[in-house]
Amino acid sequence: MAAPREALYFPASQRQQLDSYLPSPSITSTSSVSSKPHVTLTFATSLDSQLALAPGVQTALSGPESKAMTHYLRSKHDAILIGVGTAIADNPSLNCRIEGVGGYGGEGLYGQPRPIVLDPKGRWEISAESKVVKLAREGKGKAPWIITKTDVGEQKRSLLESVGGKFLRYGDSFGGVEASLSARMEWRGMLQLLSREGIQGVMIEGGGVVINDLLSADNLELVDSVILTIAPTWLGRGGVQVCPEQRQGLGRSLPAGRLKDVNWMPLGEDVVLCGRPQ
Ligand SMILES: NC(=O)C1=CN([C@@H]2O[C@H](COP(=O)(O)OP(=O)(O)OC[C@H]3O[C@@H](n4cnc5c(N)ncnc54)[C@H](OP(=O)(O)O)[C@@H]3O)[C@@H](O)[C@H]2O)C=CC1
Ligand SMILES: Nc1nc(O)c(N)c(N[C@@H]2O[C@H](COP(=O)(O)O)[C@@H](O)[C@H]2O)n1
Repeated sequence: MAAPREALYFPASQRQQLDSYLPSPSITSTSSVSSKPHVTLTFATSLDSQLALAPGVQTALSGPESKAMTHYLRSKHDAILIGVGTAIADNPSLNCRIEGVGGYGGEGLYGQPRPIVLDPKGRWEISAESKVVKLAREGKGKAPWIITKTDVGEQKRSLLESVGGKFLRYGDSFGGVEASLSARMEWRGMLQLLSREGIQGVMIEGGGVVINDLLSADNLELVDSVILTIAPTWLGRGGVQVCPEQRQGLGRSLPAGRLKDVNWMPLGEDVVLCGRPQ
């Protein structure tokens, strides 16, 4: 099957620099269920550490080379996870468009990740016009899973199920009664839920609330790798900023976190930073 013209290409020499930060192929082929998947946190920021010009505004930061890199990462994970703020703002495709994956020159849905949206209150009005739904119908991406705490209603459920997606109910078993009353979901519980659903590697793309939460003192240990694209642009004040809370220790403020095993990789006009949280 020939790859369509819009397929992206990412060279083998650059792939090698990323592979040690990705879920190991031996993990993805084993049938054992571990307590959590490999978590890769990956996003693009401006020089002033912002994801977008304003909340709810989609902002292209990655150049063509780093965009192809992101699609290579997508091909190496079982799933891509985003918050509902991003689903509403971007109407994203969340598929993989690298040459050779299913729908882009490859067979079936080979290499396509599962899109997962974190939507505790059922705010995302997913419809037949949503890009993820259209791509699933066209055989160019997997249908989404939506993690929720609410009853979503029959209309959304049947639409999602008609393309092979589903709702995953985050329930009392992940945090008890108190957790079930608030919209917040604990990351450890969510990752356990994904692991039980067979997800062994997940890339978490954003947006701001999700990233800052994962970079917080409580959650950083759950992140295995960070792969960050930095674009040579200042977006200016007022955007969606990546800036986690400082840690507190012995009555003073401490840095929020730091990466080890760092690799900097220029890609076109951008630079890609890979590392593991210390
Ligand atoms: N440059 C880049 O790489 C990227 C940029 N973006 C941009 O980011 C922006 C969106 O970011 P933002 O507005 O911060 O929204 P998010 O995508 O981070 O979604 C936030 C919402 O997700 C739900 N959520 C997040 N964490 C949890 C949790 N632990 N438990 C329960 N619910 C949770 C909440 O929904 P609720 O409020 O319903 O409780 C929360 O308000 C957009 O402009 C988008 O374009 C997004 C991804 C990547
Ligand atoms: N890597 C990267 N660079 C940017 O400049 C971005 N704006 C994003 N955004 C993320 O990618 C999703 C859009 O993906 P599709 O092309 O629609 O598949 C968007 O929802 C963000 O998660 N990422």
